[in-house]
Amino acid sequence: MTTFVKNIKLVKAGNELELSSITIEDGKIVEIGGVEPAGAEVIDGNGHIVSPGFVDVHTHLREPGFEHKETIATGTASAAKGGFTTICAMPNTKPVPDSVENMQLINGLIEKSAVIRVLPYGSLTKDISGEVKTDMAELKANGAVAFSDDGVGIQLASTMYEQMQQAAKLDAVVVAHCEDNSLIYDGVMHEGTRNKELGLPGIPSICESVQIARDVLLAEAAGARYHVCHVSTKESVRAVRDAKAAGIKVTAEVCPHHLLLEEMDIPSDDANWKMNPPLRAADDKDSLHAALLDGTIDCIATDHAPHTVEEKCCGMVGAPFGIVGFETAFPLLYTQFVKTGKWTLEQLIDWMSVKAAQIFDLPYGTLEVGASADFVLIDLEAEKTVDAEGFVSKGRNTPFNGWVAQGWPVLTIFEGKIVYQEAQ
Ligand SMILES: NC(=O)N[C@@H](CC(=O)O)C(=O)O
Ligand SMILES: [Zn+2]
Repeated sequence: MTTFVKNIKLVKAGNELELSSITIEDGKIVEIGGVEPAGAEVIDGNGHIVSPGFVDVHTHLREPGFEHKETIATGTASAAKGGFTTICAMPNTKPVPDSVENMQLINGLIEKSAVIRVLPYGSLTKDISGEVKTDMAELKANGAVAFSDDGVGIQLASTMYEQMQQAAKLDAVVVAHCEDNSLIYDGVMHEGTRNKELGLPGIPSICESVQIARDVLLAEAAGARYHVCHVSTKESVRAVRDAKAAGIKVTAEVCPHHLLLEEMDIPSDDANWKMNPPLRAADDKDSLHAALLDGTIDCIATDHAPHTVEEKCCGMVGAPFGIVGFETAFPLLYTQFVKTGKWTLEQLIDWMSVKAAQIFDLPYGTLEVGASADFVLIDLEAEKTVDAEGFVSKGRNTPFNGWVAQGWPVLTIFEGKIVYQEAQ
């Protein structure tokens, strides 16, 4: 079975585009820029750009255990609509992937329902409770892409250190949600200016940064590869930058919302603006931008975190942390930062695909002969308004409802098959 995708534009250095085509056979790219093979099924790309399918290393699919928020079917369909073809699923499910049995259960659910590639994390501790360490070797042998207790920080340095030692032996990456529980102070948003105006308890920046500072030293001592989730503060950026300069094997991600928004944008006590880590100050946001551009931060990850309308209905206190991200990530970043000339199109695509894949040595996120045929066609001209009611995700929890953006995925191909196509 041969498919020929014609009339598409490759993104070259900077913002340069080159008219091209992709030939697919048995789910793999066999030629780029060739002529139409006889008897091929033809897809007309209508002159849209083609990007490698996006790779998201931080996502919450909620199944098993929280199917009222999202399922593997709805979450992966939402991701496909956003142009993602490979996503890593965080372990805060019920059960947690902390044993061979649970890992296999989750693998079976992915096999049954996912429309794109889902790579599950194994947890660092049993039930992500920070107490009993998991056997990382057996989780890795059963498909764990890397290890994390995302949703909570690992409080004890010894637990983190010992799991980093295991990870170093396995050449696995430890992926950390950095949050010191003694510094949360029941906060629901950033401890700064806006929380005082709204009369809401704040989470200080040190809640995140002190744990990153601890962990990079532990990673150095253990010789482990260490990846920091959703970096949000300027002090965190400094800790990662200094660690990289010292030769420590650290990588980091930033979320679209921390690049697009800051505490002063929060309009009211509305839980669609509540996420962890919270929206920080303007100078924090500026430091995240600088860190992406100088390579301190390696990639962009959505932290897609769906919750129900009921859970998010009634103010910040009491609502769970988290916002959805798959369906808005590319258009918002493209519109706000590429169209304005701050970033090139090539940079944005790299941060959302190959740079993310490289953290875990994944052979995805590039358009190359021999690679899995995972790519997305994007209409850079189409302008649409973000409408949470129209999301494929079960989640409606976004602060971006009503934003106008350009650059919408129109066709997503995974392993040579169409997994999302814009309604005509
Ligand atoms: N980011 C969030 O605000 N929430 C995430 C957990 C997490 O990624 O830390 C969730 O699972 O809801
Ligand atoms: Zn987290």
